[in-house]
Amino acid sequence: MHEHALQFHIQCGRGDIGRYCILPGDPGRCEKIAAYFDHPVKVASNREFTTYTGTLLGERVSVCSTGIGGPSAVIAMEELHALGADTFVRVGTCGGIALKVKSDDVVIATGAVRHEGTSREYAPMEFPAVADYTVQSALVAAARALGKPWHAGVVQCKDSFYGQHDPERMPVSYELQAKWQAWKRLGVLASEMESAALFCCAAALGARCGSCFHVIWNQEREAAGLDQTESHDLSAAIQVGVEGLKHLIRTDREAAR
Ligand SMILES: O=P(O)(O)O[C@H]1O[C@H](CO)[C@@H](O)[C@H]1O
Ligand SMILES: O=c1cc[nH]c(=O)[nH]1
Repeated sequence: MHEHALQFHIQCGRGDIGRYCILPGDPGRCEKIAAYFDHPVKVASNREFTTYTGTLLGERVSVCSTGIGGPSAVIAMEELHALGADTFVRVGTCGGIALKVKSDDVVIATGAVRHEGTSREYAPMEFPAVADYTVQSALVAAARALGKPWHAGVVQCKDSFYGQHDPERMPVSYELQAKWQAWKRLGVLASEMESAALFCCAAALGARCGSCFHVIWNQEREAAGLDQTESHDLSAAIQVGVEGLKHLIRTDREAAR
């Protein structure tokens, strides 16, 4: 790799990034998340990567958007890690799969189905994409404290949003639909796109990563004729992510004493 003063994609340099990072997909979510930080400053914006840094409990923290899909998500993680970040919380959106998962609920990933390509360039398929235990525990503690409905379990990751929502149109519909049935029978909670790649990348880097999501809708509830609305207010998932980070900062401090 060439030595650049700034990381090639995120356009941030040494000293710009905290040890703890929140990773939303949507760049438009960064300002909303940074509003929970003390003294937030916009560091850079390049391609899909928008970065703010501030503090939580006096600790430097950053938020950096990753765009859609595994390839750009792991670029963000790699470059943030190169600048000293070692703890990551993805705050994303998802679509429910399990019938108990309703729009507006919060989902916390314990692991992710690797139905995507990026994680294969980090780990053989026998390796599970799992959330770091300390990060998922912190997110569960934050969700409990918030008092809104939440679920913890496996999420499914894929590379094609429309392969999820319009599988019959795809020439490989036989595979997409058969595997979707398997995810349902295996109790997979929800579908999104980045956690499998992030969890495998984090494992390869020796970093910690977990994910929490706002549930926009649930196509399975709709198919089953159950009540089904669409929700775009991500504030609960954002609060779970931010409070989860605070929880981690506190427990890391206690462990360092
Ligand atoms: O809202 P974000 O964090 O982007 O997450 C979800 O939304 C996008 C698809 O609409 C994918 O990135 C998916 O993982
Ligand atoms: O249904 C959904 C909603 C958000 N993100 C996805 O990947 N799928």
